[in-house]
Amino acid sequence: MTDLDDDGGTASPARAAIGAQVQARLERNPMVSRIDAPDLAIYGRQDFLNPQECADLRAIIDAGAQPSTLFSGSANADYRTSHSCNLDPFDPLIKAVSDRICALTGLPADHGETLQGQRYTSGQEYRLHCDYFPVTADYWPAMRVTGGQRSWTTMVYLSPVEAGGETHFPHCEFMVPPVEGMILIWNNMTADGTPNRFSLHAARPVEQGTKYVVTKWFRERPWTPRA
Ligand SMILES: O=C(O)CCC(=O)C(=O)O
Ligand SMILES: [Fe+2]
Repeated sequence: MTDLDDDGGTASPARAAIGAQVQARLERNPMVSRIDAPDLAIYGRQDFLNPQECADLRAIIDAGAQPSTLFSGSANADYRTSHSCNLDPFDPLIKAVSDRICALTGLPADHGETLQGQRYTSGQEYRLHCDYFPVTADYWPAMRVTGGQRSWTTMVYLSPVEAGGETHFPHCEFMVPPVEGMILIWNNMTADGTPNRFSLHAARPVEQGTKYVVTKWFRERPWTPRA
């Protein structure tokens, strides 16, 4: 079977290997903690970015933010009410952050999508979703040939939030409150490389304050956005 025979919705030795390699690397790192969730590989590391880096990234996001979009189009306009922007990979700070994420996870830079910045003001949210692609979606064939499934998600909180704005994993029964500078890393696949329904998550509405994050999603193969 070649990579492209895999439809993205089943077990996959290639995706299983990506999961195991990253997991082993994170577990060797004394700065990284695993969140206690039996059905999801999810890790956190405090102080991944320093306060100055967080402030600089917030300013870049403020300068570029546009209403967020969804892969599924604009039909669910209420679904993701934040503002977001793709961050310039040639900007020295953006490149440094991306490189640091790759060094932490061991994931190859060319599997990483463009770092995306996101800002949520009071009342804004990103409702329940999975970061992996549903193979029944009309956009899946295009995703399949441009890097395939999303394996790991990495996300850094760039601000504290006075109330609300937690990242909620309802099937795992926990939520993560934003802590400035902290990175959250999870595998969207199970140990055998099948999309993991326990990775379902939401950004809960911000109640007070402004939440900023940067997110980088990694594909199972090199990401070739224009292929
Ligand atoms: O902002 C968050 O807490 C989650 C964001 C998210 O799920 C995403 O960007 O895919
Ligand atoms: Fe997400």
